[in-house]
Amino acid sequence: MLLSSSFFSSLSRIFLQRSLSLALNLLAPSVLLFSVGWLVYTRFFHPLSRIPGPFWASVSRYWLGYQVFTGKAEFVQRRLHEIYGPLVRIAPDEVSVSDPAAVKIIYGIKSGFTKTDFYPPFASGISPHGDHFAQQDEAKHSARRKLVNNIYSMSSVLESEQYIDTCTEVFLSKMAKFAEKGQVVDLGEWIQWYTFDVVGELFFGQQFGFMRDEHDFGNYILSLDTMMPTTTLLCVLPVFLRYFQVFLGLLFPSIRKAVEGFNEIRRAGKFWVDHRLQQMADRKVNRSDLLDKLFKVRQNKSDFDIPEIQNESVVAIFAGSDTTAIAIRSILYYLMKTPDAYAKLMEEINKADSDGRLSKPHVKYNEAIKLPYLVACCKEGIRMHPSVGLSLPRYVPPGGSQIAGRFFPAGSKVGISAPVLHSNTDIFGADAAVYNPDRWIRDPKAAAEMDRYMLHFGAGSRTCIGKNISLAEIHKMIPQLLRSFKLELVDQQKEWTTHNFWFNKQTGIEVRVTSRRDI
Ligand code: HEM
Repeated sequence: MLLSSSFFSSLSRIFLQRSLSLALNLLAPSVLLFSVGWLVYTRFFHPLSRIPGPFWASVSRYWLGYQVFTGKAEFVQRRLHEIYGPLVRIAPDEVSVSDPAAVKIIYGIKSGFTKTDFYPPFASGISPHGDHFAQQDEAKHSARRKLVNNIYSMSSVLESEQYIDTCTEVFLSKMAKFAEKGQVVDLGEWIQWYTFDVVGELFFGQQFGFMRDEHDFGNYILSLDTMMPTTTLLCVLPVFLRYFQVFLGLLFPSIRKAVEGFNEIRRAGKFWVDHRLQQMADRKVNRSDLLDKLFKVRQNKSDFDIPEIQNESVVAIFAGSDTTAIAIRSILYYLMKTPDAYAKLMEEINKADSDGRLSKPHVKYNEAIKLPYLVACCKEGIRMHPSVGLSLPRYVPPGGSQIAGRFFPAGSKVGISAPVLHSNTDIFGADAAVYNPDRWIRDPKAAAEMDRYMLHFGAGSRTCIGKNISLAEIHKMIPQLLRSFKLELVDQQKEWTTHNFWFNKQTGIEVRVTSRRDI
């Protein structure tokens, strides 16, 4: 008995060894053959093979994945365009474009270019109709966006202007406390708490309590910070990896955490809609906010129901806070770094204030946008550091397209990155790399021309739906804050740190705040 069991175990060991060695003998040459074939195809026969770019990018998407992984992709992308010109192959099937004329070709309203397979990992998956951001079908997108477009118009946003003021009041009272104590403030963090509370006020009828309680309410920020790097990586890596997400999750805790982070944001959106349903049942809704307006759309449209409202809420939490916070941080950071511009802006604000052109206690949006230097400083801050830091990729439509002197066959992926376009010297002048708000003031015609190439909110039919919310927030908050406080970087020489995972977040903006009454 003993003999036969050891005999069978050695037999099975030999069989296993032989099978493995046979598999390896077959696999190794197949992999080698495939790799050589792939290399020859991508380098010499692929329709994009003649577009210049780094060698590894031309043969593998993992090159782009690595750039995204570093969180510094925009620096590399800018440098590559300096080396190779307006077209750079950043993956075997994808090209980064920096030719200004391509903005209209790729993102024009009726261009026919569609969002690529980059976007689906961001889909909320709540509504069968998809969501505005990740929807790849232009016709479906257009039909759904028409239902809610009005809600996001500037006039609709300004109906809630007073609720932005409520948040600013809390923000300023907290800054006053820091000023009094002479305490150093992590301005970047406070700005994000502010923008989150504004989303709470505008959408859900109340601040979340980030500023009041001075903490990351519901871990929303932690959830976003956890989900963004891994999700963005998944967006740029080969699509087949998405099918192994569960398996990869077992191997890499960061993937599991990213999924948890995403689920947390989805739960938050659903929670606030359920909360509103309860308030409605209890007849406790006493003001018109964006959520209320979404419920009104539901009354008239049978295919716009709770999942669609939840969808809008999730996107607001996902897209409404980080983006606006990044913009406000940029505007303030560059002002603090450039004392001349800061002083000039203060002159404008002080003059408008003493002339009674700025309401008290709250600056109105329509007053703020009449201050040309303020508007210039906002644009210039956003130009220097757009909130979305990667290309906005699109498929070339049937029939192909001519871009920057080259023909691209249908299905090729092309995209323009705001950080690259915003540093184009043909558009913004020889000093494009330098912060200079005056470029927006010197010549209105030139300014209008530059405006056409600002890609911070995207462009065409897929332009940011929430841009009016952010514009109102930004233009009201900056003069209000600077009218009350003087801001100084604790270390004037120190640069901020940026983390580009689609949202290009900044950290390390430590500031000393002084009440202007005390100056
Ligand atoms: C400064 C603030 C903001 C910036 C810089 C920004 C940036 C962008 C960009 C670049 C796009 C285009 C993406 C693409 O083409 O791939 C976009 C789309 C979008 N944004 Fe924003 N965003 C901001 C604020 C907001 C807010 C406050 C919301 C929601 C409340 C929002 C919701 C959306 C949605 C839903 C889309 C998809 C639009 C569509 O395809 O129809 N964003 N945003």
